Amino acid sequence: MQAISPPSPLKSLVSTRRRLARVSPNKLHVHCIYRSDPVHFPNGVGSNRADWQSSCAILASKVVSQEQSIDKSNGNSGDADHVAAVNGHKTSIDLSLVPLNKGSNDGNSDNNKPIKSLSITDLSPAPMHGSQLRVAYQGVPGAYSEAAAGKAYPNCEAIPCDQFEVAFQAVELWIADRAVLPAENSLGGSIHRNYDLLLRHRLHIVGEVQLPVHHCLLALPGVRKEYITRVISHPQALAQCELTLTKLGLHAAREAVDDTAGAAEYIASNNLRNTAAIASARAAELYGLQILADGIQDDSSNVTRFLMLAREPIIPRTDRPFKTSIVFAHEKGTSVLFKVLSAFAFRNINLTKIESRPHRSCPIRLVDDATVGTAKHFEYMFYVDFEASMAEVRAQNALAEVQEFTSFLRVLGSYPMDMTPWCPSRED
Ligand SMILES: O=C(O)C(=O)C[C@]1(C(=O)O)C=C[C@@H](O)C=C1
Repeated sequence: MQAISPPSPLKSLVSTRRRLARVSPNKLHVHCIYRSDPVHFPNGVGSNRADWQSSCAILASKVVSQEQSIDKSNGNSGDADHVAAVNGHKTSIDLSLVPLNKGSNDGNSDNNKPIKSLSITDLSPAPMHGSQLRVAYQGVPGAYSEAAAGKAYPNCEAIPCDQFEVAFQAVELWIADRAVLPAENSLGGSIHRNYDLLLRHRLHIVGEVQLPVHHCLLALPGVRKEYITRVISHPQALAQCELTLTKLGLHAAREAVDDTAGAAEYIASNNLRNTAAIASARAAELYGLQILADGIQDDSSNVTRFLMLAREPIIPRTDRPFKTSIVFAHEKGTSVLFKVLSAFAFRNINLTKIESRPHRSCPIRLVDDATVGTAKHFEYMFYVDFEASMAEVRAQNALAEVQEFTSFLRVLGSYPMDMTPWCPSRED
């Protein structure tokens, strides 16, 4: 699939981060904050571009002074591959929510473990600028991620970002208070990029939100299905509608763009009469497109799970269902996976997700055998979500045991599970 890029909002700050101190802050390219979604942003009116740009200039100038203190407190460049040795293990220094008591992996000693007293950094603070919570998401207004931001944080100011990484950076640089980013979809699977970015950045998962995703096929007013020669959308949306597109009899090339609503905006701003977008009904309304087909996802219960990310972790609790997300690696690769997972099985802790990604800093392990040659094993990072709170002793002990078997372990977050009533996407 060929990738095209529609006009985009908050631009990549990768190189900007270092340059911010030198470059005029109002050179940041940003879009307006739209708050016109009546469901998730009931306060209604969106700011205009000039207002937003000037407030962003102020924010960016604050970033300049906060930059140095962030760097000092991190003691590094913010690269999460930089790990410190703790207890003989390469473990991220500041991400464990509770101390792990080593040597307690007998499966019977899940009690009376010391628990770190709470400190101010355990709290997820309210925004300090006295305004609404600013929530970064990837895409443009009308994207599902914008709706997820509104579901996670009603009345928030949703800040559109052109790339996932920009949303991470917006939070790290205090341009936003939170980020809401997709992790997985019930049909399309994992959004791998965000798994990789979770490791590379130092944000904490503070919540999850599951959003039913109802896709529509959109085109310019008056365009008929027969005229469509290409369909553009986010790769996940194309995957989620693959069978239905074929059933609709569209003889159209499929092309990937950065987000669903961006695809709709691209068609409208370029007056493309041969192109359709897969996007939300709200995107149709925002960009003046007509809905050619409604509910085109291959399964009506199409749900995307989004992660809520913050600079600080939340205090894990036991009075409601919690989930904990971890990532680990081992020099002996997959051979220890069974042992690691048994730490959860022995304690009746359910796993809700397991994902493996290439181990970027050590992708291949060579095993020489004088008689038969050299085996080349791929190395992985394993991401696991389990149903327990880090405030539970059984979870602490499970992680103590996991740490015995792994060379790297990081707790990405311990956070309330989304327990909202099941509300699948509308039926056609
Ligand atoms: O493009 C959008 O509208 C998005 O919010 C992104 C995204 C994704 O990354 O999975 C979110 C939900 C849907 O699953 C399709 C696309």
